[in-house]
Amino acid sequence: MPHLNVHDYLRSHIRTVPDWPAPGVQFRDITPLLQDPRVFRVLIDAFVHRYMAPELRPDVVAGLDARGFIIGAVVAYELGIGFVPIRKKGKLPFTTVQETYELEYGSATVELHTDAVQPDQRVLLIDDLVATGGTMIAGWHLLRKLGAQVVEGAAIVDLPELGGSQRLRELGLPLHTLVAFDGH
Ligand SMILES: O=P(O)(O)OC[C@H]1O[C@H](OP(=O)(O)OP(=O)(O)O)[C@H](O)[C@@H]1O
Ligand SMILES: Nc1ncnc2[nH]cnc12
Repeated sequence: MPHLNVHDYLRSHIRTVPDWPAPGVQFRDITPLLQDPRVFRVLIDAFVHRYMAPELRPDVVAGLDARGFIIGAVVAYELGIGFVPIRKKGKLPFTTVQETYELEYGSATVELHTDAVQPDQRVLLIDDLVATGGTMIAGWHLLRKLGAQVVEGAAIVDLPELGGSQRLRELGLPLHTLVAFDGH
């Protein structure tokens, strides 16, 4: 990782695709981070180091569909704890709790198995990116419906101009991100 701190190193491996999937959107593509094994390791180690600390150490990691699965499962494995998926509606086979939230246009529903976490378990909630915060907040509500204690939300990327990180702070969910991008 020559001459760069972790933030700049990771940032330099996130690709910006203009006008995708819609005009005016700057899509922050994390696939180059995953593709290079050295960068992937730096990324995972950044999260693992933080959540090995006793005051933040979770009992379980919950990952948000779909890119949160990629990061969350590896972090859980490295921490030696379990992983549970929060999925988009209609994918989980057992009984679920559900949460519907607003998107820029329309709404979305996410689900979690009712036995995915136990009351008072300490859960780390992971996704790749926070934009409006709607997805992360929906995941937080699902975990709280089951009585879990969410230690923190974590994501690789924060898009502060879309207001999500501020919304989370105002609601009282601590958020840890590694890279911030101005502009959508
Ligand atoms: O903060 P928000 O405004 O809720 O946006 C962030 C969410 O949007 C993206 O997922 P997307 O819905 O595109 O799904 P995908 O992971 O299946 O591609 C991203 O991976 C986050 O989950
Ligand atoms: N600009 C963006 N880039 C990547 N994923 C996103 N999810 C919501 N907004 C996004």
